[in-house]
Amino acid sequence: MFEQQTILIVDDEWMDRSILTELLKNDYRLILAKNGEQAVHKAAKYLPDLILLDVVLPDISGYEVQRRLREQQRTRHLAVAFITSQDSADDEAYGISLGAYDYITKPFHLAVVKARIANILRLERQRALLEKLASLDGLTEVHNRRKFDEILIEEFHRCASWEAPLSMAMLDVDHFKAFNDCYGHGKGDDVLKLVARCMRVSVPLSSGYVARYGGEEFVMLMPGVSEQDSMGICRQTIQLVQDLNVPHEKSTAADVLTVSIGGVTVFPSLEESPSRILRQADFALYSAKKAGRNRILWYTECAESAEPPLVNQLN
Ligand SMILES: Nc1nc2c(ncn2[C@@H]2O[C@H](COP(=O)(O)OP(=O)(O)OP(=O)(O)O)[C@@H](O)[C@H]2O)c(=O)[nH]1
Repeated sequence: MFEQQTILIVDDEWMDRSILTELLKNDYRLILAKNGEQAVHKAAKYLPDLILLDVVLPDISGYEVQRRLREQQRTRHLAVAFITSQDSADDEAYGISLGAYDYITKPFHLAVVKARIANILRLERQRALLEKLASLDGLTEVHNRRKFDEILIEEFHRCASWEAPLSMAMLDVDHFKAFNDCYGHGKGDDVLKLVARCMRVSVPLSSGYVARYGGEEFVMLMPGVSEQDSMGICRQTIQLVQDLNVPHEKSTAADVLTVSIGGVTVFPSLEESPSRILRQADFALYSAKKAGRNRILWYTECAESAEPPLVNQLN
């Protein structure tokens, strides 16, 4: 009924890893790590449903591992239960204050450990489901605006600290009101789902995010992706939408459904807020619409051809 859940066991003691493996291997998919660095790496790679994290590790402590996981957008939500032989109330309180679900002490009482883990994983399944429902757009199943606003702030700051580029593209379906009026709202909904799918195909999960920004407007956020590569992703999106061959007899841009895209690539700074990148992408989209639709304009390109007052406001 449910997919098998995954547990990452992080312990430098061979004996403890073996005990936990024997205890859990029939019910869960298990991944093992022997030190803190491995734990951080495997957590980000496999996104386990639960990390059983030894506090004392040969390189960095379990507490430090937990801190690093919390720092990363990709891993911050992961459920952690500390396992340790440090069983003072202060240790336990500290572990829980770092956001851990539980604090399991050694030596293990196997039945208790198993019951606690089952409990955590049940809660984790419910939490993940709620989080998914709260962050997705109900129609297209890409991120919703609320989630996108959170991601944008995080990725903006992350790119600023790494001195990496951040590319953003806004996409709008061409003459969508006319499409709705001509083919009906239900067909319009179908088209929005298809357009979202084209974006999800073009923006691989590893290189960015797709969100519905409102109505028939979407946004693609591509942290660490250069201007050239992000424009390539946008070109693929435009092509995929056109290849759907959805008739749109009321469009002035083509006889099939098309989209316009406006984008920008910036190197964020820590002093700035992300509002500029939103304004610039929006301006590029507006310029793409004005230039005839069914095209991509990148902020630098369109700024060169725009009227000076508007360019000055945005620079
Ligand atoms: N079917 C459907 N239509 C929607 C949804 N959300 C917004 N719309 C419609 O999207 C249309 C947007 O129209 P406009 O903003 O005028 O833009 P447009 O007709 O696409 O024109 P251009 O953007 O200039 O090409 C409106 O008619 C909205 O009713 C939705 O969830 N489903």
